[in-house]
Amino acid sequence: MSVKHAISRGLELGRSVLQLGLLKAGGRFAAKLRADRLRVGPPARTVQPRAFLPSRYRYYRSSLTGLAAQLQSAGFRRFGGGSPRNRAVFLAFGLGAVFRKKRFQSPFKPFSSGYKLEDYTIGNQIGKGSNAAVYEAAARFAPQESHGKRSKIQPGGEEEQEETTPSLTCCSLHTFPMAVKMIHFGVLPKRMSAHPNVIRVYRAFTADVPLLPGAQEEYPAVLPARLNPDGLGNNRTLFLIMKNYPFTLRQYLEVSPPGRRQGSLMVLQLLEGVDHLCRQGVAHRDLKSDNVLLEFDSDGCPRLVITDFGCCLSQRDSTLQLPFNSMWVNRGGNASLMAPEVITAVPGGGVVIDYSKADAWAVGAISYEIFGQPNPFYRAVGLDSRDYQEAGLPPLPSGRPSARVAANMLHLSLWGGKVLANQDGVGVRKLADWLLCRSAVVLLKGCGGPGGNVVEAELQRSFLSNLDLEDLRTAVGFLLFGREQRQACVQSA
Ligand SMILES: Nc1ncnc2c1ncn2[C@@H]1O[C@H](COP(=O)(O)OP(=O)(O)OP(=O)(O)O)[C@@H](O)[C@H]1O
Repeated sequence: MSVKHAISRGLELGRSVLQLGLLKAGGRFAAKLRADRLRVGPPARTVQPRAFLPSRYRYYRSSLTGLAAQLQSAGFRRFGGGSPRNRAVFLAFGLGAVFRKKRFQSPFKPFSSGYKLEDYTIGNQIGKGSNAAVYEAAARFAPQESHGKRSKIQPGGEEEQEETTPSLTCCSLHTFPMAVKMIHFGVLPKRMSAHPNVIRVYRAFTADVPLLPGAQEEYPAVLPARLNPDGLGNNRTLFLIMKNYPFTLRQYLEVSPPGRRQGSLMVLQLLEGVDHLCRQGVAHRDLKSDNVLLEFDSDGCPRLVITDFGCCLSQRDSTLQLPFNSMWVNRGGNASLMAPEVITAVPGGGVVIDYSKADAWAVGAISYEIFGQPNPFYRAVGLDSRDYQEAGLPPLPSGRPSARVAANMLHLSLWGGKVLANQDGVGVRKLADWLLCRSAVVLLKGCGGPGGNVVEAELQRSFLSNLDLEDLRTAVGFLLFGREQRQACVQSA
């Protein structure tokens, strides 16, 4: 099988498994959460570090010497050095340490002020939800771009300057590079470490509610009596300052459905974002295409960020188990995209809702939209996560993968065609070979170099920094299982 064929096959497998596998077995998951740990391939006996590089990466060998030496001296010996499993475990650990060093950079230069509403020029309203109104904004102390020009972002990433009336894709991003979200109801979100696929809130502060454009018409009831005698709102409220994005995912998909590879990269970004949230002890609980924002990197690749944490569950111990002892406990946002174990939970003594895979379920549902189909849990299709039948979805492995495992599957599908090409299973030696090659490529390409695809580089860096051998093997198992299922279907047809 050619590499090209393997990659395209892997992509297809990964896409279908992800799209559906996250949803499959949701009903069973409600009753009993269990990870389906599939074992793959017997471990090989020995691995020669120098033999890791296949011929096409020989060119990189000299540049890898430093990394290889680091791996060998620091880890292989300490971990006993002998077994491929130990080497792969170390590789996972070592690469995590290497790739974690580079921090996600803020697109804005740090600024010391910005904690008062007066520090900003506020423009038009760009969105409104049930809890907040969002406006375009610019920092008063920052140099202003030429006024009157609007930036039209083209699908594919090209930017045009034009001076026409606003359209869906027209966001005055140059004049107003920020967005201010005025929250009517809500709490200050917990501090989290930055991630390229999670919205960054640059500033959060309270201020007196101002009379912004459209306030009297659009949200009169939540204005304070000072601004509307009939209003019931508080005099002060919370403001969040973020980057201004040109689209929500829903808006973008309406005008420009992505191709297969771009769609896979988009789902992968959502999974990486969700995996990061899980590690931080946060469940979003209201993931939907309106709560994902989108822009393009310099290469035209869409970058997705998860936003709107108004319904999130945030925990210190990262277990994401919520005691559900009363019907007054809030389960989260939009009921139609609630995972089965959340929506079917019945309150009672000792009952807990496990949110550790709830967002991954929502990503599974959103991925239908990304790949050009209606979301099966919205009214048009009408499945209900309380009682949908597995028979309504194509056959897939039982057990929902976590966001990490599902993200690994997509990484393998997008960049690991060779690993998956072998019909006899995937051993640890092969995985170790592949990981070292990936790390070489990512290290040598760097992140964000001129002309490089920043989104892809970030995704690969994120993958390498979150390596866990067991999760990776589980991902391989799911992909191989999917392949077997497909082959069985083809043969029986
Ligand atoms: N940083 C941003 N850049 C551009 N547009 C944004 C940004 N943040 C929010 N929006 C727009 O504002 C809309 C409402 O924002 P958001 O979803 O955060 O409000 P909400 O009241 O919390 O929503 P919900 O009704 O889902 O609770 C979004 O759907 C989007 O169109």
